[in-house]
Amino acid sequence: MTRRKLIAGNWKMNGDLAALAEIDAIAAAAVAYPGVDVAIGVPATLIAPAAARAPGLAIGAEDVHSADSGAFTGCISAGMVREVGASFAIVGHSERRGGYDETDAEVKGKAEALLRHGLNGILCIGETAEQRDAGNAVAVVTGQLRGSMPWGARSGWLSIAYEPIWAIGTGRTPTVADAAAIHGAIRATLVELLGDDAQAMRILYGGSVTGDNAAALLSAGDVDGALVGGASLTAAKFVPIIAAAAGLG
Ligand SMILES: O=C(CO)COP(=O)(O)O
Repeated sequence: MTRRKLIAGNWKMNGDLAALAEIDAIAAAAVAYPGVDVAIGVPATLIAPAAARAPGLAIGAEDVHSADSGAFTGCISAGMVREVGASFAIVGHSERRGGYDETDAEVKGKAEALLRHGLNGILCIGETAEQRDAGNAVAVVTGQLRGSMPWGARSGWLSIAYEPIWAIGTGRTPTVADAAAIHGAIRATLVELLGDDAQAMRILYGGSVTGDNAAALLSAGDVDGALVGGASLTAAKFVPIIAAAAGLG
């Protein structure tokens, strides 16, 4: 099955109002690659201005709370980010799972909040270096997938992002063969969980993706796009990744 490539950025806790110029430049360049879906998750403070300036680009949140409202100081709900222009949100990033002790059940609740509010989702999973070295990468990742998969999961609104924690911000990436193997295991688990719809669901790779390695990683079997951190912060670094995806058809 042919799946359109999705190149998504994750700005993490980076970006001020001046950085919106990069959003403008990415949006302008993305027009040249109509065969690729482009999205950027930005800090909550930038969702409204970015969405207003770049209507052709999918602008999203980097996290949401599982509840719609309530006594959760400092948190933001799916409905709130939707109201100011987000069309998607990332949930379950390892920096949330690890840094804030988010469980699979909590990530599942967050993904279900996205569905309730009509947002698309990118659900992240990924193993630590220790888990990989112990030979447990597939078991860990497929376990996270089973535990976090929301009710109502469908390829139309949900994508999976495989982000090995040892590859995030390190300059290290899996080999193309390793990426294909683990993405294949994720696909097989999606088939178990979702049946026929599993073939249409996109599985992104994330972790040290750059313009130099994107074409190779994106050519691996079952790699349907990328979730990009550092290299999504500027058009100069992000656009070559979009171009690499376009080159693969
Ligand atoms: O965590 C990531 C995207 O969500 C990957 O970050 P880097 O691309 O900076 O390694």
